[in-house]
Amino acid sequence: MSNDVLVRILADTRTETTQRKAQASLAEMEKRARDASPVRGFEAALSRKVAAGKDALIAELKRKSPSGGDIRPGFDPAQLAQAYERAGAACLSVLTDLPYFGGTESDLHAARNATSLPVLRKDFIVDPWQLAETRAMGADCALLIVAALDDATLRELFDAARSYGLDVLVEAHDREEFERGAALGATMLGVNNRNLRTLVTDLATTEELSSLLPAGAALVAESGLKTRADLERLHKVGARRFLVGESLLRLPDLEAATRALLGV
Ligand SMILES: O=P(O)(O)OC[C@@H](O)[C@@H](O)c1c[nH]c2ccccc12
Repeated sequence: MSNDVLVRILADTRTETTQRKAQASLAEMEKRARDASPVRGFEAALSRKVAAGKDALIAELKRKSPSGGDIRPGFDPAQLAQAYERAGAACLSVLTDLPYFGGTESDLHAARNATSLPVLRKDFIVDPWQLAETRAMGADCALLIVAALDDATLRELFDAARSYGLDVLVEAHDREEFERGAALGATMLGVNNRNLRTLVTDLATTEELSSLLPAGAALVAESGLKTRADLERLHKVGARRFLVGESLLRLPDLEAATRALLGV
């Protein structure tokens, strides 16, 4: 087996998606997507925070990760989502990948139903069927990881996501990926400070790529953010939108930790 974590996750995701596709046709999934609870406006919620002069936090719910192992004892997605909302998070991100992150669709439902926040489904999307599924499960935004996709597939998935009414966070880790995301016309470009191949994080990644942001697009700094000082460091390169999970989830008082991170 390959040591490359992303390659392994993608291979497993393909196998698993093939199995799920056998249970519901695309037409059936699209019907469920049409019947789902209306989208809450993920990108707009972030922009409202920024327009009000605040940091826009996408607060993440994940049970475990390949880099961090089990993250929080007694993980209760509804309770944690409410703590994030009370502390002023703009949006939520919920892992739904089971083998590597311990997530499920029911975690997403629990978090979304317990709050009024828009939700990103954090998973590994390789097939347009998964985007109908993403909307059908009630999510407001999908993640597309540039490193996982060739240009034609990236385009196909981006267009499919938007056709279902989803906002899209397009994630890059290096210059080439960021430029491919920008060329797509993505309006939310994420910089993952964690290299998904080695799992090492470095905030300098956001600093380096920030200068490539096209006019009119929003930058989202992702992963490895731990302190108020980390966010302030990235303010200097214009980042005001932040995706944070592990460092908050490891602290017993999640609400206080989130307020401290946001400086409120
Ligand atoms: O827990 P952290 O280090 O705060 O990171 C959150 C989020 O950025 C991270 O979970 C993530 C970013 N992109 C991903 C892609 C797949 C899985 C996970 C991720």
